[in-house]
Amino acid sequence: MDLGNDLPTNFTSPPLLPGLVNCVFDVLDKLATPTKIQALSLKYLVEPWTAGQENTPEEDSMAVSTVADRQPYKEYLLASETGSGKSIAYLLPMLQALKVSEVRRLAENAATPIASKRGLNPRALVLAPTHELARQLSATAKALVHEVKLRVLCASRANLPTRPGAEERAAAGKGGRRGSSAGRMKALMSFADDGEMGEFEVKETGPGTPAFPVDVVVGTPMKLMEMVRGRGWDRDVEFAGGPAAIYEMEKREEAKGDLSDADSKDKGPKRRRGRDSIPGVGEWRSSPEMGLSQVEWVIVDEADVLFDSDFQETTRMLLADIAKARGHEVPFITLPIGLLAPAPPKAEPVPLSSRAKEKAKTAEEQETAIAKAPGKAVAKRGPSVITPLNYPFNLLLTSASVPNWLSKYLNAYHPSLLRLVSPNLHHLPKSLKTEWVNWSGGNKSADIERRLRKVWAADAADGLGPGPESLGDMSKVLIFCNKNSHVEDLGTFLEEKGIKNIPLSAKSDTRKRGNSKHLEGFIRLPGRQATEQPLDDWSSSWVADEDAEEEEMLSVKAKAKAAPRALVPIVKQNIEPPAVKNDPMNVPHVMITTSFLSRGLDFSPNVKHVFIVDDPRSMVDFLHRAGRTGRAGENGKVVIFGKMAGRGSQQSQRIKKQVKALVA
Ligand SMILES: Nc1ncnc2c1ncn2[C@@H]1O[C@H](COP(=O)(O)OP(=O)(O)OP(=O)(O)O)[C@@H](O)[C@H]1O
Repeated sequence: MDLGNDLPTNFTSPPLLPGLVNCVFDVLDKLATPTKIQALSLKYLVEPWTAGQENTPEEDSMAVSTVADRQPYKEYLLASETGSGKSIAYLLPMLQALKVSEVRRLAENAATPIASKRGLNPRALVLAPTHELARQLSATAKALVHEVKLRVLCASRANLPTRPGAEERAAAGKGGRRGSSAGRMKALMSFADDGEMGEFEVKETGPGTPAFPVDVVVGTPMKLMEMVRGRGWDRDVEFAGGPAAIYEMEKREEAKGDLSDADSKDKGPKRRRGRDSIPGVGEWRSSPEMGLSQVEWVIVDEADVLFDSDFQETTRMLLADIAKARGHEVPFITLPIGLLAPAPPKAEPVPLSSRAKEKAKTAEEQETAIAKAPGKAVAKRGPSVITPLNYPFNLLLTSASVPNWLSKYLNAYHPSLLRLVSPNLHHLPKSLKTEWVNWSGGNKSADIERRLRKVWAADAADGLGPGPESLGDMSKVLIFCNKNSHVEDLGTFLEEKGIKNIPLSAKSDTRKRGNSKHLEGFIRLPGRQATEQPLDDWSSSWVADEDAEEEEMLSVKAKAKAAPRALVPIVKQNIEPPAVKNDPMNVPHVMITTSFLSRGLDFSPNVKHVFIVDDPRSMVDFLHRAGRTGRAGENGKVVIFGKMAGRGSQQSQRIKKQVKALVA
């Protein structure tokens, strides 16, 4: 069946609620039209709203059924190239369905407002692999709900201590749960007191304190699991094997060395260091902070990452927990070997030619390989008969890459899943150009510096730059390396040459979990004036939109600090004169990083160049790195450094051919 016929060419109401359409135009542009993946979503995913539905919910309430007797929930895959607008493509149907169902349920139970009943029991979860992406997605969702008044929360590791303080441990007692003995803990959100965007914060409150209502929670699977089961839940898993298991785990992590992006993603179970790994101390657990019984929608963004060998256990455990909380238990199963993602590459990048060999391996060989692989102590065979997983909620997976193993997994466990795929999937966006820099084999950093200066020379020729007559901003450049050590070395080299830069590896001290300031100036913020807006303002727009009832629930301290409505949006004055701001020698115009920033993040249109200076580990890795520019139809260029001639050039030649095949 061709799903691509007669697709909508505009965002209109209906099928979308008028408030959603208005916000789409605010976020994008009044003239914006749906991208291909958004058109598919509008046609097949959006539960149409009909005029009057919002105003006369009583009529609709007649048709409402309970969770138990609803039609089976839907399962979808949205797959399209990088920068093609997947976030809005999945947020719109989800937000619309939440609003419509809220209106219907309100009518059903008009006496009790749904918000006060719900507490911290969201109706939708959005999962993302990094806290940076979670923040950006929640900011986009917040920008879409100003008029329909849904509540979106970003839950990141941010404001919570990573280890309990002495008092908490004493209160908890050995192996105890803090909640029971240290008084009742209720979860409240503090939106303004940390200047960040809706961070989750646990506060001690008296009995009867109203819980804050929330519709959508966005976060990493690990953070959400901590909120659901209580922080420290994964230590049961770690300690099940005793000290020997901890020792083995430490060794495995060390073996990954600095090539690994191990700390970049909030996956779990996590290795605990120092005192935290001492049995006894490590038994500390906090109380659960979030219920799952109301969850109607789960979005798995970057699905091939969240189902890969690092994340899949936590992701699937969370899905199983939601099912259980909703009264339809779906067992957490061991996956058969053929449906597991291959283990990530180890010490050195795997030459691309070996991928073919890898593919040719029989299932038997793969099993042996996995059994021997570090990090996989036991290779278990899954059930021989596969029973589809019918989760009692709508499940929407999305990605710009759908590898074979994921496709097989979905065929086996989600046979009724509707796949909405853009024709350009697994290709570079059409607006993205490629360029090859022939690395001489000498000082690569010097080659990179030369190419950077060429970028700005071209800008200057176009009238862009720091001068008073400037027609616009200088380009920003995102550089991808494979190793954290290379990130640091290149950063130092460029700094010495007078080029300001931000070296950001997964383990950088500057990568704060509590905010996204380390990305300031490089990522795009939702809204028309977004690129000019400082990051701090992400939260303020949301504070402004809370109902009076919700404001009541902010602590006195938070309220005192909250911006009065009249002042929002807060636009901070940029104290740097334009000449300085625009000068790559004064303000960083270069960010150097590894693949951990290659997933999902929507970089500013000022990032017109991505430099890939080390051989990409795979073509999937390449697609995601390159796709940080040339987004939403903007022009972009990916510059690939490789040894193109002479000895040792075979690898780069091979990559060049493979990249050519990705050009649409
Ligand atoms: N219909 C549209 N018209 C113009 N711009 C759009 C449209 N839809 C989305 N955009 C913009 O395109 C950019 C990329 O969107 P988004 O981040 O959702 O892409 P994506 O497909 O999820 O990319 P990735 O695979 O890298 O995660 C955003 O800045 C977004 O505001």
